Amino acid sequence: MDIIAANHLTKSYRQYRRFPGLIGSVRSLFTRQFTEETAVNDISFTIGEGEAVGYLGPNGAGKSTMIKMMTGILVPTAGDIRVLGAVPHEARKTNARQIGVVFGQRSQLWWDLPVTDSFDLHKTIYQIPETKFKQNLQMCMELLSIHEFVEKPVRQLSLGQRMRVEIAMALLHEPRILFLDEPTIGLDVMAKDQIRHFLRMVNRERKVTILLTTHDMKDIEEICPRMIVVNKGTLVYDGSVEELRARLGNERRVVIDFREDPGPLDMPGITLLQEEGLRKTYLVSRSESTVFELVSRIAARYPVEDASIESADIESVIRRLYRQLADEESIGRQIG
Ligand SMILES: Nc1ncnc2c1ncn2[C@@H]1O[C@H](COP(=O)(O)OP(=O)(O)OP(=O)(O)O)[C@@H](O)[C@H]1O
Repeated sequence: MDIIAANHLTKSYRQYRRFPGLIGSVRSLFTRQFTEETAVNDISFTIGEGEAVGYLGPNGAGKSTMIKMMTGILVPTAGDIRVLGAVPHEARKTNARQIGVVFGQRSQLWWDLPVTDSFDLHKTIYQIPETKFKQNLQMCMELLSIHEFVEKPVRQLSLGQRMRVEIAMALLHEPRILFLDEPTIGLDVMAKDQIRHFLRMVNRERKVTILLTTHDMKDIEEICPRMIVVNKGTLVYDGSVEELRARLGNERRVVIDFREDPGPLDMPGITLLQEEGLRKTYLVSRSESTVFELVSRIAARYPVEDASIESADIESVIRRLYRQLADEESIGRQIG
């Protein structure tokens, strides 16, 4: 069953022009000149119950705008969005009970109160029955290790601690859908791991539908079998990582240990990705030649100690997609 459906969804922001100075501000009041920016442009997709979907795109692609429309904070300019069969901005109260929301940059917690008080307030606001509340709280506290700081006021928590509390709070009323905007941004590796494992469990075992925005490909790898990629407001990809890898020509990563630094390699179809001393990682396009052939050509010309070939990780697949999009745009500009 589809529980989220976007149909030709569009959101434009109007930016009114401001004229400088005092006279200018009076002028601004009367002329009302504006420019329009389309943050979400004619996007359609459906998400079924129990799915976990990553929503990615470069900065300014329109991800937060999309989440805000799904949660009913923003009203679409055109098209249609339905969440649990309802129009989000018309059903904010009823939907709130079935939706959990975590915005990485903004808190839902009570800053001056101890964490436990925020949980209790949430219980009252959402009228969560005592036993259900206790069970859910217990589960979240344990799996997210919240016990250690549950008596502290929220303002004293580290970012990683606060984020774990935000996620726990969003789940106490047992929502069917969980929206997360950048849930792991700015966290250390351990905190990221803990949150990813937890979200994976919530999705796989509790069957909560998850939609998250992220810039971190590991979030996608560990939580989301499906990803939707947007760029400048439009949808550019909807499918699995494997399908995207296949579509982009299946690039490979080649890690080479050199005996001495070879400098830039004079070889077509190979891009330097990473350097750690004499160990260098390259991205190799398979269309240029077979990877083995290429590695042996490198070994014939440069002092190679060892080499290994890996499939392109998701990060390089996405990097390649973004590069392709940027190339298409610059070609479009030249033609236009
Ligand atoms: N309130 C607003 N008024 C005017 N323009 C806005 C507003 N909010 C967002 N925009 C513009 O809409 C576009 C999409 O913004 P949005 O925040 O949805 O992108 P994003 O994909 O979440 O970006 P990021 O990855 O940087 O968080 C941007 O160009 C942004 O400047």
